[in-house]
Order: sequence, then structure tokens, then C-alpha cells
Amino acid sequence: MGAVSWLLIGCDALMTFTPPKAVLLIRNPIAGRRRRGLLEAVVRRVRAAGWRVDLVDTEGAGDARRLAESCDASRYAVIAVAGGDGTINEVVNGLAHRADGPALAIVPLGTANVLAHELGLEFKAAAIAQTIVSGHALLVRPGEASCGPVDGTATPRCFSLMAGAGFDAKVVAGVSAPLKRRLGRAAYVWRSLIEARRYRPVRYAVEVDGKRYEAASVIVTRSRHYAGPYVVAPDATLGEPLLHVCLFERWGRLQTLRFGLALLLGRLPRTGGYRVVTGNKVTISVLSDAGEHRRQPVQIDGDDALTLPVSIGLAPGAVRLLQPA
Ligand SMILES: Nc1ncnc2c1ncn2[C@@H]1O[C@H](COP(=O)(O)OP(=O)(O)OP(=O)(O)O)[C@@H](O)[C@H]1O
Repeated sequence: MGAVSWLLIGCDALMTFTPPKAVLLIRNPIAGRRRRGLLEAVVRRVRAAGWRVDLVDTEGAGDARRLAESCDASRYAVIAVAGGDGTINEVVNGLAHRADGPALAIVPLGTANVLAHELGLEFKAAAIAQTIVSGHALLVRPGEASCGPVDGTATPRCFSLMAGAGFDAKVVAGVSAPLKRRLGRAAYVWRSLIEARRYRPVRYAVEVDGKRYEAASVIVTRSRHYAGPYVVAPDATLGEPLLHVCLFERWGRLQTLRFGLALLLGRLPRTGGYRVVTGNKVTISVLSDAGEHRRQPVQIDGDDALTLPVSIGLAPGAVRLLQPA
């Protein structure tokens, strides 16, 4: 057979390449201990659909990112994360700078599972398995946050959901992993009360595409939802590469509790002193710490990740997130 024929066969093979029916399932064994049954049922259904499932447990923070960075897309069509938004965030960081990565699916075993809510995923084994084997791939450009000014020297941290500074970041920073395991969502309520008692009227400077704002708290988000099913940015959609900047523009302990209550009641977007602006480049810094004298944390997808000042933009690459078809 001549060289041209081999070339044609090669091209044909490339054009008819179908991804392998195999999923690399990355499990955070610490998350969702009470929902082990759900994971087992999902695995059974995916295997029954003719797919291979290779399960790897993480042994600590950072493992999920490394697994995603090195996952061979010619062996696995899908990486599924069995864990919460923090473990998903690691995988997003591992995939965001790869052009050839597998698609990403979720088995929601976390505390808040914001991304699962955002993707409209039902928390049932049949729906989760169906999404893994035949979900619709949504191309999502993650947000990207770095400490300090945008001068290209800091290592950016990607987020599929949000980065926040102020009250919510302090609450997140104050909830330890063991406490979250023990109390679940109640850990955040408990910590919110502590932070409300310690409250100081810190002023944050927020710049969005060159326009300057001041806020008592700020959440820069790619998603509509926050802390589970609650809505903070009604016009946000993951598919649209835009940052929605949620500004809490009133200071004081009572105002903070009022914002929290409005969030839980689904009224935050219509609450006085709250607004959402959109943009592509955001910086957040401390204007006045009101004598607080403490580290000003930045939460990324629900984990205490960075310290102010921070610069936020969109990652150059994209991740394929699987959502129900
Ligand atoms: N084996 C492990 N041991 C300890 N920590 C881990 C392990 N695997 C992952 N992690 C880290 O644990 C953190 C929290 O995990 P995860 O987000 O999966 O659960 P969660 O906190 O219950 O859920 P959510 O983020 O939805 O509230 C993540 O930041 C992740 O990096």
C-alpha cells in the first residue's frame, strides 16, 4: 500500500475518532460520607450503560488538580468529580490551561454543591449517570484571580463559580474542614453569627473595567447561584464569558444580617443597597480596614484561597462542563 493510502486511512481514522466510553472518577473521600450510596448507584448505572469507570481517591488537597492535568483524553472521554465545589475547583484548575482535556461531570457530594445547582443537575443517581454518559457539553471560560496587580508575575487561580471578599470570605475562612464535616451547612450559619458579632465597617475599593465602586462586601461571580440554590446574579449564565460583580453597598451589622436574610428568602437582587454590575476586569483592595487589623481573605469557589488585593479576569482557556441534555 502506498504512502498516500496510509495517509488517507490515517485521516479517515482521525475524522471518525470517537472518544472512548471511559470515565476517570476522582473522589474526595472526605466529602459526602453520608451519600456513599448515591455514588455507588451512579457507578452501577454508568457501567450498565457500557462505560468503563476507573475510580481514584484523592489523598489530600492538590491531588485532584494533578490528576486532571495529566489525565489522558485519548483514554477518558470524561472526568467526573465525586466531591464538592472545592474539589471541582481543583479539576477546573487542572483542565483550564489544556486545549485537549476531557469533559467534566459532577457527582455532587459536597456541602453547598453550587455548580450542580447552576448546571440544573438533579441530585439523583439516574440523572447524574445520564449526564456523565450523554450530557450536553457547555463550554465555560473560568474566572481567574491573582493576588496583587495584573503584572503577569502571580500564579492565577481559576474559578468556575466565584471569588468573594468581605463578609462571606471571612465566614468561609472561619469554617474549618472538620467543622464542615460535623455540622454541614449549619457550620456557615454558626460562623456568620460570629462574624456578625465581630463586624467592622471595612471599606473595599472595587474597580470594574476602570470604573470605581466602594462596597462592604463583594462577590465576583460567573454563576447565578450562591451557597447552594440561592440566587445572587439573576442574569449570569456560565456559557457567557462575563464577570458579574455583586456589590453590597451598605455598612453595619444589621445591614449584613438583612442582606443574609434577603439571600435566603430569594429577595437579594431586589434589596436596597445591593446591585450587580458586569465587566471583564476587576480589582479589589482594602480602602479602610476600620481598625480590624486582620488578614483580608478571598474565597474562591467556597475555599479560603487568596488574600487582598486581588485582580480578577477570565481565563484564556475553556472547560467543557457536562449538563443534563
Ligand atoms: N483526600 C482529601 N483530604 C483532604 N482534603 C481534600 C482531599 N481531597 C480534596 N480535598 C480538599 O478538600 C476541600 C473541600 O472538599 P470539597 O469541596 O470536595 O467538599 P466540601 O467542602 O464538603 O464541598 P463544598 O465545596 O461544596 O462545600 C477542597 O478544597 C479539596 O481541595
